[in-house]
Amino acid sequence: MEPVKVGLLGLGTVGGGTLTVLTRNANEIARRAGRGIEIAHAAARDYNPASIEGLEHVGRIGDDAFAVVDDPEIQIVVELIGGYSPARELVLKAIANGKHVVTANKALIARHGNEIFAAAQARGVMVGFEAAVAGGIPIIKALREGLAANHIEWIAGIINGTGNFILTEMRDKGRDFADVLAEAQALGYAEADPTFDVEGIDAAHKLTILGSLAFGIPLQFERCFTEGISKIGALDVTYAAELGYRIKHLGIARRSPGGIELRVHPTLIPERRLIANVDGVMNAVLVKGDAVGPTLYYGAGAGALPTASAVIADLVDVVRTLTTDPNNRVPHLAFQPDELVDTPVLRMDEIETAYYLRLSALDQPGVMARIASILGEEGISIEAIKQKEPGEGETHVPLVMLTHRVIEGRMNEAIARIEALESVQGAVMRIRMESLSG
Ligand SMILES: NC(=O)C1=CN([C@@H]2O[C@H](COP(=O)(O)OP(=O)(O)OC[C@H]3O[C@@H](n4cnc5c(N)ncnc54)[C@H](O)[C@@H]3O)[C@@H](O)[C@H]2O)C=CC1
Ligand SMILES: N[C@@H](CC=O)C(=O)O
Ligand code: NA
Repeated sequence: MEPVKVGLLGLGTVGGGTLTVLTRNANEIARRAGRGIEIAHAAARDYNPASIEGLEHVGRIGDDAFAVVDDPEIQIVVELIGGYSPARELVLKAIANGKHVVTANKALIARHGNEIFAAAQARGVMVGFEAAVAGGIPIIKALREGLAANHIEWIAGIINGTGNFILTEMRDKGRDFADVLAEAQALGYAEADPTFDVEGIDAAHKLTILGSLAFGIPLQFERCFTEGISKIGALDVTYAAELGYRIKHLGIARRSPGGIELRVHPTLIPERRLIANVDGVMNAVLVKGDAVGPTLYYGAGAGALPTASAVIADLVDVVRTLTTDPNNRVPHLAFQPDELVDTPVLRMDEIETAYYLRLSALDQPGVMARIASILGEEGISIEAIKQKEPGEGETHVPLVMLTHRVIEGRMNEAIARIEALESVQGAVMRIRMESLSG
């Protein structure tokens, strides 16, 4: 059988990696797919020919991405340029032209996925996006197919490789934030705008996608609570370790009585949990299903070849099912499109969690009791408290507390009252805590 003709948009980290893996494993990939996969037409604004293995097998290379999506010879378009625009226009044009699409672009899917999937459904084509969440880990396949029997209760994941790499290097080697970020960029892990990694936007894109796959709700990126890692200091990492915890940047999607939680923030987790020991660029996603119990998926969350692994898995899926009746294909968001529900996504102040609090308080009798009584009045019970030694000649001491679970709105009230005390200096540092058990 003739090879399938594929168009490739973007020849950067992931585009280059995709060509490399398609070249190295061409034979095995064809044996799995049932026919060869040929990159017949590629487009990139710029690329480094010397760094890409397999470039010689590409039929035609230009710089006009629209020429690829309009090329009548192309059956599948692989979008690896990133960003919202022109990626959205290119993908919609490819679909309108009757081509299947594979993309690694989580920003695009989280923001425009509802529109893209509806267009694909109407035109009878597939959109694969395995590489968009947790790089090489086949988490989308796991949720959509492997766990299809389950009522999913919650998901908690380390889903940004750059952020995890930064936190790990800072903790283990005492390296400077900016220095580690520069290395992540050089390794091709970071987004074009690295604030997407550091401020949690990339993780929120991915969590939005996971939440829809798990709970059968439309994609709602704008409702995902997002807090990054830029405020985490060495002090908090040390205090958390003394208390038996690690700080990880987690994306959490959970069913709770009032609705769905979708939140990305630094989180204290017990150090004995497997996920607490996922370091560097590695990602991990814990999924709790009612039938299967907790399951954990681990692997490289970024980088050329691991991400290419997911892109090509989607290509193989599309090639295998090219002739399938569109109504009998696996639905894009795991649930049939007319079976999505409008369960509300909760605001952060409606969500219940436990907390680590760190503040700087005057080293005088009665101060601690006053803080404890404010927490008590707000219905917040303290699980542990640690007062550190004051530095030489210092009037204030660091105070660290772990609390039981409470609605965030109550914690906001308590923190405002504590910060208003004359005996408390500066802002209260708050990091949310999760036990991730059961
Ligand atoms: N780098 C990684 O480890 C991972 C990246 N991704 C996603 O994969 C996508 C690609 O990321 P990278 O390969 O890292 O980006 P990159 O910046 O290394 O490469 C982008 C490529 O697209 C080309 N390009 C950009 N705009 C273009 C346009 N308008 N027309 C034609 N070519 C254009 C660039 O010239 C370059 O060749 C992004 O959506 C990213 O979020 C997903 C998982 C992991
Ligand atoms: N910038 C992202 C790339 C993969 O999705 C990350 O660091 O995880
Ligand atoms: Na993946």
